[in-house]
Amino acid sequence: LYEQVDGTVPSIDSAEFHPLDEALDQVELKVAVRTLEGACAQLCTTLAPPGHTAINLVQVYDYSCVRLAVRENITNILMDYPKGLHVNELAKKIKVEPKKLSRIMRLLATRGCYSEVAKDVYANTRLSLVLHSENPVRHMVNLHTESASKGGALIYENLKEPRTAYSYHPDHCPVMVANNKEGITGAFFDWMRQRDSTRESYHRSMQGLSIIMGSSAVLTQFPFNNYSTVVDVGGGIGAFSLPLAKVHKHVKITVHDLPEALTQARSVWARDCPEAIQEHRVEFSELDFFAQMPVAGQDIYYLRNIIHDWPDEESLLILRNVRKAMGPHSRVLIHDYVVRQVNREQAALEASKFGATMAPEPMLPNFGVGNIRMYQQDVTMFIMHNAKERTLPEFLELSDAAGLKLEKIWDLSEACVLEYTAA
Ligand SMILES: C[S@@+](CC[C@H](N)C(=O)[O-])C[C@H]1O[C@@H](n2cnc3c(N)ncnc32)[C@H](O)[C@@H]1O
Repeated sequence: LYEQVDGTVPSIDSAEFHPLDEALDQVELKVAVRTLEGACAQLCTTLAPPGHTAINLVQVYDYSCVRLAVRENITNILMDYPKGLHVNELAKKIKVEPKKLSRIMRLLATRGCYSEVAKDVYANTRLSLVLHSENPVRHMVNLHTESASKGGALIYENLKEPRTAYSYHPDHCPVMVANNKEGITGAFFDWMRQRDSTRESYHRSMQGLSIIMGSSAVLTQFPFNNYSTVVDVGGGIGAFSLPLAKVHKHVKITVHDLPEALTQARSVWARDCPEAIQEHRVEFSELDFFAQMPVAGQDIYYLRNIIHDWPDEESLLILRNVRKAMGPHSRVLIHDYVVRQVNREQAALEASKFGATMAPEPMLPNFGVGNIRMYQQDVTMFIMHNAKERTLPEFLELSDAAGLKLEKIWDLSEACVLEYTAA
């Protein structure tokens, strides 16, 4: 696939992106990589002594090392030194002790994030480039290193403390319990909305998540040509709808979100897609999706990474409000992970029910680590919102209760798009 695009295959120390890294539709690549990642990890777990693998699961500091790199803009600094910068010089620039820094850079370079081009001299790689301040993925990295990590450390306590153990209230998620200790209360979105820099980075991180998940594939896989109006419910700054406006110029778009998100959205669109504003192809319209219904009678109501942010009760409120807005021709698209069971019999059932692809034996049927982001993100949703990624039966329970009928599942190899009509 790499060779087909431009005749080259990236190496571990490639210092620039490959054209395929920025492709809108990565479904074919993701299908191949899912098997590659799953098979490599399973082979290692099978053949390495279990103690060795167990310690690899927990002795993980990559996280904190990447945090340093991001906070100190190491990738940006190294952009000026394509042949590399000595760690002593780098240490001076970011004001840290050089011998400690060299150990952190060595660990990161062992992962392929930065390359040691000569002894203690480091340069950027294709992997470290995503940590650049202008790269949206960096904002998702930031969300994890600065917020999710606090909650991740408290999973055990959250499951055992009487106040939180059986609660699905968004205020009781591990991140907010950690924040409570600093006097911050409410749910993650309440907290995030009130802090300008956190909110701006959060909304940019959604553009990052779209890149990570290859979500823009929906623009080529789903037949938008057949539809003329699209409502991006909880659309943020337009991680989905801005590329939609560029690719499908005939579509009229409504972006619904909270006022603070829309303020940021307007300036992002004015910079990155002014033609859509000038041609009146996009409207920004305030909406609290628990209290109000979206603009009525549109062709498509698109909810990406929305339902996964909320426990069942809140998700049902959102979907019922969307249902109220639908006309007879309207469709709802829920774009989220559809979580797979690990058990082979269950996986076979899923395969027969919704055409989910099973990995070939002896691989785990769900592709194991090849799909790890789905399972990690499920735990992230618990940590940050007391919410979850859902299995197909869980989606069906919700959508049945909201009066929606599942028509089709578009499998984009990482997440899926569930297409509904009014029941
Ligand atoms: C995980 S982001 C997804 C953004 C966008 N759909 C995407 O895929 O990039 C969740 C979005 O829900 C919005 N949101 C949260 N609470 C909301 C509410 N009560 N009403 C409307 N939007 C809300 C947030 O502002 C945020 O933009």
